Amino acid sequence: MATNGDQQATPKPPPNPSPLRNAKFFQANMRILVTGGAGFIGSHLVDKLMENEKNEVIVADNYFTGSKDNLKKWIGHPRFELIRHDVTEPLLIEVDQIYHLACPASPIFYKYNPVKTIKTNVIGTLNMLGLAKRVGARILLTSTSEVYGDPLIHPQTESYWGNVNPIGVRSCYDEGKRVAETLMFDYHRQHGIEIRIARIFNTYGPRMNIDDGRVVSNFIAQAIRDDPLTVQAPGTQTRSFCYVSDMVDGLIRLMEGDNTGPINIGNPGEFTMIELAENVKELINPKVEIIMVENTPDDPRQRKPDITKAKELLGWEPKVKLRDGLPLMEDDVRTRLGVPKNK
Ligand SMILES: NC(=O)c1ccc[n+]([C@@H]2O[C@H](COP(=O)([O-])OP(=O)(O)OC[C@H]3O[C@@H](n4cnc5c(N)ncnc54)[C@H](O)[C@@H]3O)[C@@H](O)[C@H]2O)c1
Ligand SMILES: O=c1ccn([C@@H]2O[C@H](COP(=O)(O)OP(=O)(O)O[C@H]3OC[C@@H](O)[C@H](O)[C@H]3O)[C@@H](O)[C@H]2O)c(=O)[nH]1
Repeated sequence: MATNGDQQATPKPPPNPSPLRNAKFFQANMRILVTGGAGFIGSHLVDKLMENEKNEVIVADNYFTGSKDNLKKWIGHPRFELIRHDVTEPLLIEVDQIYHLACPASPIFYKYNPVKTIKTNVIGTLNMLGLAKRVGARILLTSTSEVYGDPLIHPQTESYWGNVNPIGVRSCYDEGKRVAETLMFDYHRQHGIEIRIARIFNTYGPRMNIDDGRVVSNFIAQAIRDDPLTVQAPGTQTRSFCYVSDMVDGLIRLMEGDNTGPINIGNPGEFTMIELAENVKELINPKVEIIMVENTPDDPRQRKPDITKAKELLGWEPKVKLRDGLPLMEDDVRTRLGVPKNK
């Protein structure tokens, strides 16, 4: 089988880092940009980065799917800054690391304005690579398991090139992320930029938008509201769900380590959508109905990460099992919906 992920060029030395890095008037010695930091994964990443007093964190977000509410505990903190910024426009700041997450992730949202989604992935990633090049920052891209498309290899290893429809309704996202990965490697090979690529598999947890449309947030909100759980046909399609704290741990290890990736970060526990609905029903609302509804085009039929690389190269593997993570997310969704456990 052909491989694509392991080609490591001899990188040119990166440009000099920001001269401000060692300026004595700075308390912090690492200034980190998180694009998309007002979103679900981004805001948890910010929480973790802010725990380290050496870090100064800047979030750039256009609030398309994210919210200031996710960052409210940091607004006003001296080591934190929030900028309303669209990554399709250049950003001129001085940073040491860039976690580049900005991109709508829920299929409903990324299909809502597909041209904007692909611009975000292509022009947005170009702009962030341009910034990384100018200031000598290391940049991490949150790519996706969707680069494998409807995979013909199972579980998916990083060396698999994928089976993606280039002209389908999901292509703005799948192909957008594939181009973003290409840009990352081209900047690495051509300009010596220090890159990291994470291929994230389905992630869930507190702060997901309740009306986000993704399956875990849908099922939990439906169970709490006594609405039927909407399994999209045929229901035998599989996904592997990673709890957000595990994801954040994996992203930080990747950024801090020596490997460019791409590296799969996800939980290999694999469930059909019917099994997921049954778990939500049992754990959250045993009386709720499960119904079958129509699916959307190009829905991948199976997905499970091979995490051998993450284990070996990052010393990472997920700790939170689905049945432990679902109740943690339930508590958060109940609080936001204002529906206590024993209503
Ligand atoms: N959650 C998952 O299961 C999953 C899986 C694979 C990959 N990812 C990737 O992880 C990243 C974060 O996903 P998430 O689940 O937190 O999604 P999210 O929608 O909650 O967060 C995305 C954030 O990016 C912002 N954004 C979107 N377009 C922007 C633009 N043009 N300029 C500036 N900000 C913009 C949004 O406002 C939001 O705050 C995305 O890159 C996504 O592709 C997520
Ligand atoms: O109410 C629902 C919603 C979704 N589903 C099914 O659940 C599965 C997962 O769908 P989601 O919308 O949660 O997410 P997908 O796996 O399709 O895409 C996700 O993959 C990885 C990331 O890059 C993105 O966060 C997103 O694109 C699909 O098979 C879908 O058909 C349901 O059965 N019922």
